[in-house]
Amino acid sequence: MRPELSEYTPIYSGKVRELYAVDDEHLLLVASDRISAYDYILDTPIPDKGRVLTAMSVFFFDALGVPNHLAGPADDPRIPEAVFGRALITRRLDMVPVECVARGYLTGSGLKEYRANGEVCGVPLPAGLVDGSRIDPPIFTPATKAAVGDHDENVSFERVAQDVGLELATQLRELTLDVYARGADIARDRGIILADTKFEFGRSSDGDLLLADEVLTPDSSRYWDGALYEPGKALPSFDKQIVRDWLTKESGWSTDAGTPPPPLPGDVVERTRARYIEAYERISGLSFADWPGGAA
Ligand SMILES: C[C@H](c1ccccc1)n1cc(-c2ncnc(N)c2C#N)cn1
Repeated sequence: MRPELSEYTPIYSGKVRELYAVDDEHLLLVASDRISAYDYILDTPIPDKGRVLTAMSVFFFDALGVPNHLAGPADDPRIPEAVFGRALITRRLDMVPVECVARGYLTGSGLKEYRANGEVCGVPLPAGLVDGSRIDPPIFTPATKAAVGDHDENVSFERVAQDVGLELATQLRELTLDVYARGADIARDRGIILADTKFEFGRSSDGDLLLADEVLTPDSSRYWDGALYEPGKALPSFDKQIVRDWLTKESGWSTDAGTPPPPLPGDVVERTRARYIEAYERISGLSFADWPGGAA
């Protein structure tokens, strides 16, 4: 008999995820089916998105072989039925207040900074780069955690060193770039580009620095279809482009409408669900049908 979710204490509710306290040492990390686009949480959920992203985190935690916060399997008996398949039991850590971002390609906020001053987070880049240019070797571009609803602020390595100390800042940079490289290699071998990603780390009670949060999911990363990749061409998001295109090209809504996006039609929902499953199955080589919590 699984516990009820109401037996656990809610401690964080984000745009698409929640965090609960299970006991003094353990948390329940829950991924919802909610999807965000253009800084809005859309009214229409994507069925199984939470389960697919949970499956991706578990695949990468296992494949990367990096010490992490997982404290039980996907079917851990402490996971309530209501969130079974889209929740994980983790160790409660002392989180490091740094968004540890690695970029192997120039786009998004990194591109904006580069265009303004030729560098990203204090890291100078070669002249002449465009949207989607490869950054080789990949760079560590940390950010400070923003308040709910705000965007994270890109900061320099030196600022991280001031905040958490040079030794830990150096460890974070090395771990971030190492784990990004491993994830990018796995994805590349399956024809998918991992353009950038965000990690979070925390310290365990015995002082170990562990990889935490979600890992290399489409919500914490930019994934592109390798078959479509061309530097300088606006790069479609592997998982969100279907939603973005319908919203901006077919629904009549626009990003400067000042109003929330409309509900998604069924075919956009189903095609987006299929894209998440495709990303998981291609990258992991596993069948999503085997992941816990599916329709009986
Ligand atoms: C923002 C993020 C979050 C993730 C998932 C859902 C809602 C929020 N978060 C994670 C922790 C956290 N704290 C202590 N130990 C941990 N192992 C973790 C993790 N992961 C605190 N915040």
